[in-house]
Amino acid sequence: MFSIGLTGGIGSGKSMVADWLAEWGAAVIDTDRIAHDLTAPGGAAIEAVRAAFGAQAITPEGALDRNWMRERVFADPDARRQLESVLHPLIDQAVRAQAERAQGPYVVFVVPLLVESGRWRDRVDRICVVDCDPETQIRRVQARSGLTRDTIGRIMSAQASRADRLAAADDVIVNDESTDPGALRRRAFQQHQRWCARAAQSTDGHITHG
Ligand SMILES: CC(C)(COP(=O)(O)OP(=O)(O)OC[C@H]1O[C@@H](n2cnc3c(N)ncnc32)[C@H](O)[C@@H]1O)[C@@H](O)C(=O)NCCC(=O)NCCS
Ligand SMILES: Nc1ncnc2c1ncn2[C@@H]1O[C@H](COP(=O)(O)OP(=O)(O)OP(=O)(O)O)[C@@H](O)[C@H]1O
Repeated sequence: MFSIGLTGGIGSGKSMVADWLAEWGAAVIDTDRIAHDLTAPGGAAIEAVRAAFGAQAITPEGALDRNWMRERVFADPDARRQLESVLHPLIDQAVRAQAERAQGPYVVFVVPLLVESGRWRDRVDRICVVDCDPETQIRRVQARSGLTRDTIGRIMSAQASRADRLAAADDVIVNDESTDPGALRRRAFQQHQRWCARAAQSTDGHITHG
């Protein structure tokens, strides 16, 4: 199945774009959503997180304590790598299971750390970056979550730079300071139409890359 890897920094607008692509019929597999399900009460990663980080990492309801973990992992790269080594294999397993069931003109994998991981280039036909300037990312995340500028800055430091992401992109959807939601939706729809056309061509055996 023709496949897109959709990425972008924190607050860039990936989820907005992915929700529209799903509305227009694409199969969407969202690694952030999978990570949340794995770490919800009773989630498949809870016991492994408890074993790695201790009881303080788990809330009384049995979920990952996201505030505690966010403060810990974005202040300490070793702790972040430890959390990733627990979660990423489980995320990968869930992604593969969902991909087997995916239906639609094409499949979109929403992966915040796509460029950082290096493992996606060979797994998708196109890499699409939702591109946003860092100041606007910070403003949007603050408005959405109330996280401090410092915390958002630390999360962004753990991610690829804007330039590295753009260098890896086959397609770019601009969602910068001057982009309103209507403009973003129109750009996403144009991309959707191009991908539908490419998906149809690749099914006919013509192209998959380029
Ligand atoms: C640290 C955690 C508990 C903080 O939870 P929180 O609810 O604040 O954030 P959420 O999970 O909704 O992620 C929001 C955004 O943070 C960024 N982010 C998350 N994890 C990471 C990471 N390991 N490195 C860099 N950025 C990250 C991404 O842009 C992501 O879209 C959580 O992000 C987590 O479990 N991270 C590890 C899993 C992971 O790597 N997820 C991202 C890719 S699948
Ligand atoms: N062009 C825009 N105009 C106004 N608000 C926007 C725009 N794009 C995104 N937003 C808002 O910014 C926030 C971040 O967008 P979204 O959640 O889609 O980003 P994301 O890349 O999925 O973020 P994360 O990596 O944190 O999951 C949301 O509250 C969203 O409604």
